[in-house]
Amino acid sequence: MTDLDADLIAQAKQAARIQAREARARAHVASGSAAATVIVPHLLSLLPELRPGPLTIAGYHPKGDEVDVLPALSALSAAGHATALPVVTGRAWPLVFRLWRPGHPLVPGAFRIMEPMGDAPLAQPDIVLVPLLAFDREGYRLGYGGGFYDRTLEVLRAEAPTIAVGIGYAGQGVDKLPIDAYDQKLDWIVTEQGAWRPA
Ligand SMILES: Nc1nc2c(c(=O)[nH]1)N(C=O)[C@@H](CNc1ccc(C(=O)N[C@@H](CCC(=O)O)C(=O)O)cc1)CN2
Ligand SMILES: Nc1ncnc2c1ncn2[C@@H]1O[C@H](COP(=O)(O)OP(=O)(O)OP(=O)(O)O)[C@@H](O)[C@H]1O
Repeated sequence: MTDLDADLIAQAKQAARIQAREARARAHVASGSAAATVIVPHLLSLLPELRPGPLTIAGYHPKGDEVDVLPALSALSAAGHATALPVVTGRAWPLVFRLWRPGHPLVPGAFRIMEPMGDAPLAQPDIVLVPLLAFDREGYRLGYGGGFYDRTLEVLRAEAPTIAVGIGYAGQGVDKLPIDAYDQKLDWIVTEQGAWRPA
């Protein structure tokens, strides 16, 4: 890939982000808090299909128009799984995950997103619930542009099989996103309409 190709992809991603933010905001307003409860059974029924036994599942602490996965983390925790949240350690560094159960204390981290306290044990998630601005038919995702989840999934997948589950509103789906060589694919996508495996 030439520098020019890379520049064109970066521009296309920026344009797609503007559209995607609007689509997500519309979906968020239309859904209210309903999506947060509706995705719980979708996720719970998906897990045994992914991997049997107790798992370590990383979620995220929702911000803005993202689908709230905290009810899902509560249900997963009650079902005997370990749950974790991401921690930003640096601008160009992969995320790390620390064990956290809903109700336990949090502290504000980078981008003012709430994170587990620094003394919470590190976790190696089997499954990562990934926030996104948009997803496409092939399972590619568009994030805020920090590259955090691409770097993180690359590291996790090099160490152990790691399943990435994109979480969003059905309205965040698009036909095809601009993609770079380092973009990590989602294995599953869960929306208020159900769990779905990209082509
Ligand atoms: N809820 C949640 N947690 C997350 C992410 C996420 O997308 N959502 N991340 C995903 O990587 C990581 C943190 N990275 C992030 C990168 C940018 C922004 C963000 O909101 N950017 C704003 C501007 C930042 C600001 O000034 O507040 C933006 O682009 O509008 C958030 C998180 C880990 N935790
Ligand atoms: N595995 C990687 N190694 C090195 N740099 C990477 C890697 N993945 C992404 N990057 C860098 O991160 C930057 C942003 O990537 P991209 O636009 O795909 O972010 P995103 O997936 O939308 O964001 P996020 O994952 O934070 O939600 C790119 O400039 C890219 O160079």
